[in-house]
Amino acid sequence: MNSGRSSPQSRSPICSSPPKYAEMELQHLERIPPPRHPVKILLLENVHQTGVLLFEKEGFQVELLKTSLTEEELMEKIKDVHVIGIRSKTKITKRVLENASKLLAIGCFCIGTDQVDLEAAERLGIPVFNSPFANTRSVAELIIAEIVCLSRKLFDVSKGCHEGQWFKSAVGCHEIRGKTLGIVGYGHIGSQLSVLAESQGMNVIFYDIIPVLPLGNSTPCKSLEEVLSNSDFVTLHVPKSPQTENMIGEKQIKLMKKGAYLLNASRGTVVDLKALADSLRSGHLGGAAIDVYPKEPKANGSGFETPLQNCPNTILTPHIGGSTEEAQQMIGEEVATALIKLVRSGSTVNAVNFPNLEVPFTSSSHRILNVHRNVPGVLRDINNIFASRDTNVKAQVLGTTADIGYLIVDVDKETSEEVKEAIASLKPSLRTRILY
Ligand SMILES: NC(=O)C1=CN([C@@H]2O[C@H](COP(=O)(O)OP(=O)(O)OC[C@H]3O[C@@H](n4cnc5c(N)ncnc54)[C@H](O)[C@@H]3O)[C@@H](O)[C@H]2O)C=CC1
Ligand SMILES: O=C(O)CCC(=O)C(=O)O
Repeated sequence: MNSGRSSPQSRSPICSSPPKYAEMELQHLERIPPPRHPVKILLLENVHQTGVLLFEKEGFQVELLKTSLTEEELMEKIKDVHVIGIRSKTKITKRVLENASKLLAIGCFCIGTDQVDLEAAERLGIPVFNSPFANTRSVAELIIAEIVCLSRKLFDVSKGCHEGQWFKSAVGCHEIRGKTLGIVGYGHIGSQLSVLAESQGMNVIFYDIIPVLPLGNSTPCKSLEEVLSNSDFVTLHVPKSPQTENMIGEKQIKLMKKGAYLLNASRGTVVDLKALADSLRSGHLGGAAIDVYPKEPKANGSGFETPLQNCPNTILTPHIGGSTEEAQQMIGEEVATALIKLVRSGSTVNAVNFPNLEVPFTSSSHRILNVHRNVPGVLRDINNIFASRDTNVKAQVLGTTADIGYLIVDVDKETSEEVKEAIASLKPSLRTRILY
């Protein structure tokens, strides 16, 4: 059910019915009894329709909003929500999580998970899921397009034509063939881009903090500085982290060749935009393409300002690196599937902040889930609760991190609310749920 506060995205012809991957992944859930209580799903930031359809097929109550919510709004709204789905804009802070007593899981319908306080979520027993590479190709293709556009000053001459000008000139315009692309962060996106760039005849060099396999003829560099000073184009594909905060500032830009170009579709915290604007206006850099900003508006209409506005040969895009129908459909499918599996079977496979567990369903068993602080004796106390009620444990799987333990237990008798309460009231217990 949609809330009526926003209309769902129009359905593209390629995603009008639940897709194959989800069908395959979810088919084994058919034998599992339905959830004991209604499941409320809150989806923000216009999460793709594929996810909505999958949740609705499960009979979950879905509320879909077009925008993100502020911390205050979220603290109120999350109180009776079982699963929340967000993209990159919604910040799920410790304060929000502390108000989320019913929350079973968080789905980031994107790659980045930096918008969620992962540690707080883990300590409160809430697994977080994402889609680690469904939009990789979309970002890589955008960067290739922008490299050509920057090299031909395409946005400036096009703007001229729109305004009745005719800037026909070859000065400062180049082919990209034979030019050097420097990739900072050679992970999923960086390495995919490397392949695409080489197929355009570019030389690729890269820098990563971990040893990675160089694809094709690409060459690893020993330092960020080496990439900066040897590239015609520098593109950033690192995660948001304390190490990457302002990793490109005045000093680093000065190391770049005169007339070189900077592209950033990673996170807005990575580049000092004031320093970048100065270098574009002074003519040291030949152009830039920026998709992400330190402060991004909640939605269109809330205003957007950056020091880069009106800088020469500068492409500004509203965080659309992963915004293609293909990527959003795959993300919707992948993340919704993971969340449904968590709700229906307790599976935490691919959670980014949690032990990854999955236990196959067996008939005539009853399942209880427990997340607890990782201290000695919890398992003994839980098993004593079952033993004292003459309940046989048919399967038991425990996964731990330094802070928490996640336990899936299948027993031979239907678990009563009283047993659940006994487990939940053990001191280290964080979250306890009877599945069926
Ligand atoms: N603009 C958009 O719409 C999108 C933006 N992104 C952003 O792109 C980032 C990268 O995505 P993926 O390639 O999938 O991530 P990834 O995790 O596969 O790769 C990131 C790479 O950066 C490296 N790295 C980390 N810190 C570094 C440092 N200080 N210097 C050099 N290398 C460093 C890592 O070792 C890793 O190899 C994401 O974290 C996300 O923030 C992702 C998708 C869409
Ligand atoms: O499409 C989005 O909302 C965010 C894309 C992104 O930045 C990511 O996947 O990390």
